[in-house]
Amino acid sequence: CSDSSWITNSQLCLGSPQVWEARPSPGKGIGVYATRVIEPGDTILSEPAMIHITPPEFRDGVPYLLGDINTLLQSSFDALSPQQKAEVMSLHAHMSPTEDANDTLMAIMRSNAYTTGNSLGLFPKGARINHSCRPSTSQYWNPQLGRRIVYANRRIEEGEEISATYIPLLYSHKARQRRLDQYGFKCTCEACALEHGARQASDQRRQDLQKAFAAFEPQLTLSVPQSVAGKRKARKRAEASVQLVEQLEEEGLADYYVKAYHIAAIAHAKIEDWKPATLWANKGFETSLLADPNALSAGARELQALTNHLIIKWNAELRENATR
Ligand SMILES: C[S@@+](CC[C@H](N)C(=O)[O-])C[C@H]1O[C@@H](n2cnc3c(N)ncnc32)[C@H](O)[C@@H]1O
Repeated sequence: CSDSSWITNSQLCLGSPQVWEARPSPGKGIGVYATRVIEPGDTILSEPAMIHITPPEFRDGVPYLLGDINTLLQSSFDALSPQQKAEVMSLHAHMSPTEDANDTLMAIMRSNAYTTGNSLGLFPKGARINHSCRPSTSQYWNPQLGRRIVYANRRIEEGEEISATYIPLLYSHKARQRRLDQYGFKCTCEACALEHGARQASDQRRQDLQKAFAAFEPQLTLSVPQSVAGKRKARKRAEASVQLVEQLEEEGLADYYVKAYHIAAIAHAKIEDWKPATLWANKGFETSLLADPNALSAGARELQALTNHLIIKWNAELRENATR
């Protein structure tokens, strides 16, 4: 990273040594800490998988052969250099009481791997990041670069522990904890450590958010309702979409922002309120660029096209108002 070609090769750099460091995190083993202020959108880690396996396709009604995964895993591991093997074996392994030392590699994979499309990847540097139910980073797999990118989804202060999520977050504290049991720890993050009343409110918000996403999903078309009742309903939905965004931001669930901004854009387009519709779509597009800077994904391109479409509508409205 200190090489003069770093700027042109920055996509290939394993994160500047100044941005993060791994060191003990009280009660959590090793953790990853910011060595300087990290701004939203800054890349923290860009890392190739050390082990990358594609498990056999899961088919309904056909027994899943764990032995097949074990074989794939073992042959990937065998192909590593002695130094890489040592790095993998130094990772944390949460073992269930029935497992023995022969199962360590599988336990390391289970405790540290992330999905990359249909595959599973082990990224030893990023694997040191501990979990939070209000994480400061988001991550994505870049298939073109063959790297997993971890980036800040909010400002991270110098010396602050960097966090990621291991599980989907639109669940109550109890349900999240059940999922985290496979990692062998009780979460004490700021969302889980809230006092009783505040935690109940947070649980309610997360469950409401999940329901709201499910309710909005079939409404994501640009058709404008024609009936009086339909228009009234659409106005209520536009108000609800703003609440959805506010609740998400209050919970700090950055992984869901793009989806919520998209919903708010469509909900305002349905009531032909073009200015907020355009601004929400653009916010969604800009946020999607954090995970996809070149707008290569279908989702980012859809938001870009939606923003352009809404700008035309908003402009037409401004021209019409000016000539009145
Ligand atoms: C992917 S590893 C993270 C790095 C790990 N701390 C280490 O020392 O290598 C996952 C393991 O870290 C620990 N861990 C992660 N997040 C935690 C948290 N919020 N509280 C307590 N332990 C945590 C658990 O032991 C978990 O099985």
